[in-house]
Amino acid sequence: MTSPTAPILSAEGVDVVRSGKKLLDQVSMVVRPGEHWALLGPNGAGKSTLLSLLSAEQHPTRGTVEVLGRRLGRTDLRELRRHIGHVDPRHDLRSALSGRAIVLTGATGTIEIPPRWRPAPAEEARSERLMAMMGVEALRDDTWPTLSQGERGRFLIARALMPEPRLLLLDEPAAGLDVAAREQLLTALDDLRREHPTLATVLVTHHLEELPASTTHALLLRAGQVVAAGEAQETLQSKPVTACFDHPIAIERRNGRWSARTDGTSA
Ligand SMILES: Nc1ncnc2c1ncn2[C@@H]1O[C@H](COP(=O)(O)OP(=O)(O)OP(=O)(O)O)[C@@H](O)[C@H]1O
Repeated sequence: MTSPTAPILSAEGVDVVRSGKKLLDQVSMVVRPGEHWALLGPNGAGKSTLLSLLSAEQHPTRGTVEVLGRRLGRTDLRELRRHIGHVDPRHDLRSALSGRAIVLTGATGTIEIPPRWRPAPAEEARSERLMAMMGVEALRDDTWPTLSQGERGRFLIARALMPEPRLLLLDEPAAGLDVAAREQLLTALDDLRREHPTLATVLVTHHLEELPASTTHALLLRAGQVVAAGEAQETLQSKPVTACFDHPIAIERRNGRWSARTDGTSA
């Protein structure tokens, strides 16, 4: 077991090369318990590629990645993935499971409920608590095809939290949500982080408006390279974000939340 203060994630000098193309180029990052990272960058920057390493789905071509104290390449990725909460917008559910059943699949690490599997009372109780925390308990019997995108997202976060992960990865959780659904989701993430002070999270987004106020750190990627990485108050500033998106951008932070606009003064 790792110590409570040991890094949850660490990547050192990571390259990913696919089809002769360098998708990640000397990427390094360290995520510690209680830190909430934003992974930002334009289309094609390499965010999904980096997330696929952090979620133990791929190996780096060069460099080292340690997730929950285990080195990729020296550990069983399938087993490691069971300890990582991963909210993937491409959740491949084919059947009409209820919201409650979807959350329970977080206990089995499967997409569907395995045949003959029954949740233990503690698992039932945890799924109820998590649905309440995410504000979807009233929808527990509604089925996947009838849920809105925002409701699905909140059920998937509850599902990802079922195994009590120390690491939660969120891939564009607010994409496609209306403004009210986005705000509810971000508030739920702030509440979650407050209630689980040692949980570490990494959230991928294209939009600074989609970052919860509880974001502590950010890594800005451009063309597979790190433009800036570190505390949010230093990295989520106009200069590094302008360099990252190759466009003059003025960043504002109000009541903890960020917004981005074209910087007319630098034109
Ligand atoms: N298997 C592969 N072989 C070759 N190129 C790939 C492969 N997978 C991804 N790429 C390329 O790598 C680059 C980074 O892709 P990635 O999906 O990580 O970017 P991203 O930052 O998540 O982009 P987006 O914001 O558009 O989702 C893109 O140019 C993509 O086309």
